[in-house]
Amino acid sequence: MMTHYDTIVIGGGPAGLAAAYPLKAAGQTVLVVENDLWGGTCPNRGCDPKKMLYTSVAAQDLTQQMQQHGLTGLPQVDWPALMAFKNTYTDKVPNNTLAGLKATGIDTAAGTAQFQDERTLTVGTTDYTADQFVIATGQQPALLPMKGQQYLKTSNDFLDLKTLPKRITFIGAGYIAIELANIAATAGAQVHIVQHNDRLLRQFPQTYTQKLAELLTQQKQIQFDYNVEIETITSEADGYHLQGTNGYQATTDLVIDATGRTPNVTALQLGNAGVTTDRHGVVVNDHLQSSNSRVYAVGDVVSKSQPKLTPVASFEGGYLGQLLTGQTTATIAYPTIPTIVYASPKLAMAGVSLETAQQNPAHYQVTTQDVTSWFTYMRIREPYAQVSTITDQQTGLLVGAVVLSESADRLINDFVVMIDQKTPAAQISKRIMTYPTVESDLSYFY
Ligand SMILES: Cc1cc2nc3c(=O)[nH]c(=O)nc-3n(C[C@H](O)[C@H](O)[C@H](O)COP(=O)(O)OP(=O)(O)OC[C@H]3O[C@@H](n4cnc5c(N)ncnc54)[C@H](O)[C@@H]3O)c2cc1C
Ligand SMILES: NC(=O)c1ccc[n+]([C@@H]2O[C@H](COP(=O)([O-])OP(=O)(O)OC[C@H]3O[C@@H](n4cnc5c(N)ncnc54)[C@H](O)[C@@H]3O)[C@@H](O)[C@H]2O)c1
Repeated sequence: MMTHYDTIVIGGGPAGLAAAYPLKAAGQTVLVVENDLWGGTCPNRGCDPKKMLYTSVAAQDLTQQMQQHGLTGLPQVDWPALMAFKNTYTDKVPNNTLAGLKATGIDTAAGTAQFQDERTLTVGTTDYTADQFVIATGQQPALLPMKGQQYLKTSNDFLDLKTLPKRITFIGAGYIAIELANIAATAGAQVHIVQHNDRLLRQFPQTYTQKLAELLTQQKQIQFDYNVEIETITSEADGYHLQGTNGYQATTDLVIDATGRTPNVTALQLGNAGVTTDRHGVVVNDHLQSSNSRVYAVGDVVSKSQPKLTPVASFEGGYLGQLLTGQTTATIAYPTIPTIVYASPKLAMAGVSLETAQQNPAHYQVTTQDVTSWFTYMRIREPYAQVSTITDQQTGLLVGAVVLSESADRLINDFVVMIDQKTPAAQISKRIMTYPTVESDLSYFY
């Protein structure tokens, strides 16, 4: 059995896999270590299963909007059947991922990796050495330290619920809480979101998040309980009793802690390898290299300002694949990174933030349009749609955008291409796009 490798990758998620394949393709010997589900968070208990459940949301939203306008009768979500459909995909992910690695000649080890010293990693009872290591261990849900913590469930549990409880409370109002709350409410649950301050989705502009909260309350009857810290949970005959600050009391059937995620660094014993971490993860330089020059980190486990998302993790893994095989020596340069919340409607943004633009009117022009009455949006009776574009005052080029709409996923991707390719407005109006589509509207935005 081989115990020395050119590179050992710790974590078999999007980041680790994106690094492992190019390293192998360039002729390195590579070992990937995984202690749970091969494929990692995104395909097993993140983006992909979430988006499969969201399919039912999108179908129901459209049908609801078209009631009395050509459609009658609302489809009901059959939760067990929807879960079974999701499982047809997720059940195969670990084996398919493992088979893909093996087929390429990448070695694999199942177990928790732990550093003994700067060059030795133990998995189970085996010691491995390597010329370089890539830490790609991702994050896990954080659990609030409170009386009754044992009753808290996480997004992992939600994405595996056999039946949908009648009443669900989410603690936190970030990406996970909003997306899963919307799915649960659409499927028929009574949903509360309890937030310790009065802001949801703090990364997004407040005018947009307030509008989204308003729509989720109107359309999905989701109740937002702001400025409440949950302090205790007790299990009683009629459900879980929540008690919080400001005299808050509620009874519910399921409590999902969605107050953030913490980097998976503890089990690695990084102190033994001289790798520095902070509370956001492994500290790296702009070559993704840690304080130990042989150890690199990619993906969600990295302490960084970029959003912790799958395409970002894959981009970093791909960059490292090039760096560690001598195909580049450049520092990592991220393209524009779009982010999106899959709610009803979707909320997306990219590039220069609205806040930055509004604070620098000499540099940026902000154009905000209520597009609800535009053909693209009225055709499907969207309740509300709004788009902000941010252009550079000097060049007139698009540098940022925010979109609240059911088509936000498509429009933001179009904007990202325009931002990165520095496409002048005049060029957009010269293109012929299929009509009527989100893309055929592009020339009207600036
Ligand atoms: C509910 C949810 C929904 C999401 N939706 C989206 C979305 O719509 N779009 C999007 O872009 N992103 C989404 N994300 C984020 C996305 O899942 C992550 O950004 C992505 O998975 C990060 O990839 P990674 O490889 O860095 O980490 P991970 O995918 O977490 O993989 C890390 C792997 O390392 C393993 N590991 C950890 N410690 C050890 C150890 N000591 N030894 C061996 N193995 C170890 C873990 O088991 C895991 O398999 C979502 C996340 C969640 C939780
Ligand atoms: N669509 C997507 O791309 C997507 C979807 C889901 C998750 N993700 C990724 O997963 C990460 C984690 O998501 P998340 O929603 O867990 O984290 P988050 O950081 O987005 O949200 C955490 C929320 O919990 C709140 N909070 C913190 N402490 C609290 C407390 N004591 N009481 C009540 N509320 C409290 C925060 O104010 C915030 O609203 C995201 O940052 C993102 O990187 C992405």
